[in-house]
Amino acid sequence: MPVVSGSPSLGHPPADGHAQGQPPRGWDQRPRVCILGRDRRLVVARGTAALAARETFQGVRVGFQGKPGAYSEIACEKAFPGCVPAPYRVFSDVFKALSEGEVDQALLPMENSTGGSVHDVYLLLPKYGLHVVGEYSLGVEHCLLTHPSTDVSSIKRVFSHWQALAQCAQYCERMGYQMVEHDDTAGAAAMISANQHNDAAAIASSRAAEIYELDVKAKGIQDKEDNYTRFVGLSNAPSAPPCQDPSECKTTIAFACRDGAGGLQELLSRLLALGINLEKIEPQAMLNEPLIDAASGRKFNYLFVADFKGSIAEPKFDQAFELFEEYTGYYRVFGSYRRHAF
Ligand SMILES: O=C(O)C(=O)C[C@]1(C(=O)O)C=C[C@@H](O)C=C1
Repeated sequence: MPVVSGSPSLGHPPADGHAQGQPPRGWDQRPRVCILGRDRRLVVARGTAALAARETFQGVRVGFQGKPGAYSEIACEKAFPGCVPAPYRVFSDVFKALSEGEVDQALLPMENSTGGSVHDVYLLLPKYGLHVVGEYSLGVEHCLLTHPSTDVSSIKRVFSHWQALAQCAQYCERMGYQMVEHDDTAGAAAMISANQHNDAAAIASSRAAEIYELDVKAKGIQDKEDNYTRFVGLSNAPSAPPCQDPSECKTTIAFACRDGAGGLQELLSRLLALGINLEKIEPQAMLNEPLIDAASGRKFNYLFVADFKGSIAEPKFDQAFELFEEYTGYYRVFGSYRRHAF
């Protein structure tokens, strides 16, 4: 029995082909994965086999966003030792590559302890029928990189991924540098290397400095010494929900509450009463269907992507899914998985 979402009533009539039981347009339209009740064992067995076959990750192709030397590539190598990291220019290319089987897994940044959420990834996650199979936190130390011919006193502009710029914003302000956004940190380093801009630097990893033969003019320039990026591993197949040490696990669920006052608060407090703690919740506007109730004046409709402590292998999650049936018009479980830190 699939995890159906109950009535799709999101507070508006099911017009324009918005059929019962289907998620809103633009999101993953495939049926929800069977991970509940009678079918749970089936998926656990399949997931376990898939994991066992991948003990070393030798030759496993892992998609990431950025050029070689990006932090995402460094995280790939730590998370999946022996893997073959596969670079893609933008996040949506990574999602597409994984869903079309061009790569076996993907690793994507969800948030940074200094710079906050990576919203683009949160927006893409519900649109694809992929599964979260692990969490990996990487300590990130940013460097100021220039062409070897550049004198540090002539730097006026710094290029980097917006997340890296956000993590070094106070440093850049102190130094009087203009911040310029680039696709990724290593891409900024490659651009500085190719163009020999003598008034510019890149904020990137020391590995990027080696690859693109740049000078490291300063190290550890991020505003907080302890600076971590949390990545998630994505796969086409669900992995077995971990049963040992569920307190070390996390479960990610996207959902849209049924219309009605207090629905979100009630759902969360009833989950808490079951002993299921919310760790993070990320709202996103349903861009296709923002207007839901002209009469009440409610104009915004949200999808929430939430991380809960624990694993769906725990019996209390059976009751939790009854609550999701009751309170939401749509929900999808992305997976229960372990946390790893480097
Ligand atoms: O540009 C890179 O190097 C990336 O891997 C992307 C990214 C991010 O999107 O958060 C990853 C880690 C760092 O926090 C900075 C940038």
